[in-house]
Amino acid sequence: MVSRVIPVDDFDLVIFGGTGDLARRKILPGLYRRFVAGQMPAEARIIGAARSELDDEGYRQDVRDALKEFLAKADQSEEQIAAFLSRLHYVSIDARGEDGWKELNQLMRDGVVRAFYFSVAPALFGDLAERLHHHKIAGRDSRIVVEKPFGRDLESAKALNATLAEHFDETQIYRIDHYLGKETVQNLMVVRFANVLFEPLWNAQYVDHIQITVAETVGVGGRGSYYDKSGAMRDMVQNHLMQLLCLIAMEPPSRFDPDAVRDEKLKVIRALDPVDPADIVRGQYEAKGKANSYIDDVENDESRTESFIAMKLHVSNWRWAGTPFYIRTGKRLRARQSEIAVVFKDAPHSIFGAQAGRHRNILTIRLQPNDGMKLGVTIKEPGPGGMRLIDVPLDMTFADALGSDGEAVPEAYERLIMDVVRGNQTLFMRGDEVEAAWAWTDPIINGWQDRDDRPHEYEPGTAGPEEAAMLMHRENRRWRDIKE
Ligand SMILES: NC(=O)C1=CN([C@@H]2O[C@H](COP(=O)(O)OP(=O)(O)OC[C@H]3O[C@@H](n4cnc5c(N)ncnc54)[C@H](OP(=O)(O)O)[C@@H]3O)[C@@H](O)[C@H]2O)C=CC1
Ligand SMILES: O=C1O[C@H](COP(=O)(O)O)[C@@H](O)[C@H](O)[C@H]1O
Repeated sequence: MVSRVIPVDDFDLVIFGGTGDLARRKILPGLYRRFVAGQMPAEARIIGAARSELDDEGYRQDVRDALKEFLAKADQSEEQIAAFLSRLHYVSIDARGEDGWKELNQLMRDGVVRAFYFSVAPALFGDLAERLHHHKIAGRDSRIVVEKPFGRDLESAKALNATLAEHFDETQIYRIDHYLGKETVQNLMVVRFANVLFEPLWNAQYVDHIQITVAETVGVGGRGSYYDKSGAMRDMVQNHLMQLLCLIAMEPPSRFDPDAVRDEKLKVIRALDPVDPADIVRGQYEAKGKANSYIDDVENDESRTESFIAMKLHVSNWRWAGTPFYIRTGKRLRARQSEIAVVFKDAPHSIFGAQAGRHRNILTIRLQPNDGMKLGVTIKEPGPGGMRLIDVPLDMTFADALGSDGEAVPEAYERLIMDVVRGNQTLFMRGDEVEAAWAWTDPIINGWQDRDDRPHEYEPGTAGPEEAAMLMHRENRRWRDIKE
């Protein structure tokens, strides 16, 4: 099935930090794929900006290298790459200096969408906003795209919101959470609100508990110094897992429109209870007797930062009262596996007697890999052996179901950047949402810092520390397997 590509309006996109890791690995390959898909208008331009002294040709060469390195071989076409590179320009600018802004201003066209991607360290966001305004490059109809982390606590997030608000209206600010751009994350809303089947059961009366797992096999890579100051709570829970939780738990918005959706997500965050320390397990990977323990990766023997966290949460509202949400995420785990499992309650009465055993429906929504859904259904075991029950899966991957024959589904960054050009903020976080998430996160982090808690060790290639399994076992529940 070939999906329809609707070209966006003509645009000039400036990528501050256009030579950095994120631009080279995600943003530029994503833009190239949209170009090849025919979504970029014929005149649209991309302008890289950073301190390095490069001219257009030098930048194009750098981006060519990045495309070769980060695009799948099947996506690489010399002809298309050359055509894409011809859209690229470069201006040397120091976010904290005054040089280069005039050149940038001269490059920008009137009458097209102007978008500015802040793919630089967060400490520079304010400088960029200030200078774009001062040099009259960004006006009331421009858009800025702000990368994570958006602050490291409530105070810094509020300060950042206030700085951006000095020069930009909320409708111009696109705070990226790339999980919202993932196809299956968007599908979550469609599955819930476009099918009559699930929503009547989507509450504490029928749902025993919900599990959200984002397991990674990678370690902290070259980002050790950033990660050691953040940990899994700030790096993943405050943003990505919180967004998944919101989409699973929220009430139906009246429309699929930015504020209607974000209002409902905000209500979920505000309904989260403070978390009991006994319901939190933090872990740090420790490769016994081998190199590449967490402390080697971050070069900090004293580190108490978590590379794994599991928690039990409660959303205190009528829909979810009494239904626990278990979330976990970690690095260097057994497999890359992100999924949400809605575990339904047992049937209220079994007509098949105790020997039929315990059976539950579980709806699993897989984010990655093999995006799809699985519904566990209980049936009779075939054969003459009496009424014996077994659980079987109704399993589908979205690719198979859609007959997409390997047709590339746009990656998160591709989709989100095109939404910026279209001016659609539905899949971006609003300022109050981010602040509410930090307001919930801060006391949890302060709590373990005040108690001087140490994370539990776990062996790379496992499902995390044993204590995380206990979090479930003590309540007669178990995590779903993280499978290789
Ligand atoms: N890399 C990743 O996987 C992810 C990154 N992010 C976020 O994206 C942002 C960028 O990260 P990343 O690409 O990894 O960082 P890098 O350190 O790889 O790149 C930083 C970029 O900013 C430029 N830069 C640095 N200082 C200045 C300055 N004073 N004025 C203008 N440009 C400057 C650098 O070029 P030059 O030195 O030439 O000026 C470079 O292009 C950060 O906010 C990060 O948190 C978010 C999620 C994932
Ligand atoms: O934002 C981040 O996300 C990645 C995981 O993203 P995914 O799309 O590969 O699931 C994580 O590795 C990184 O630490 C974090 O900053």
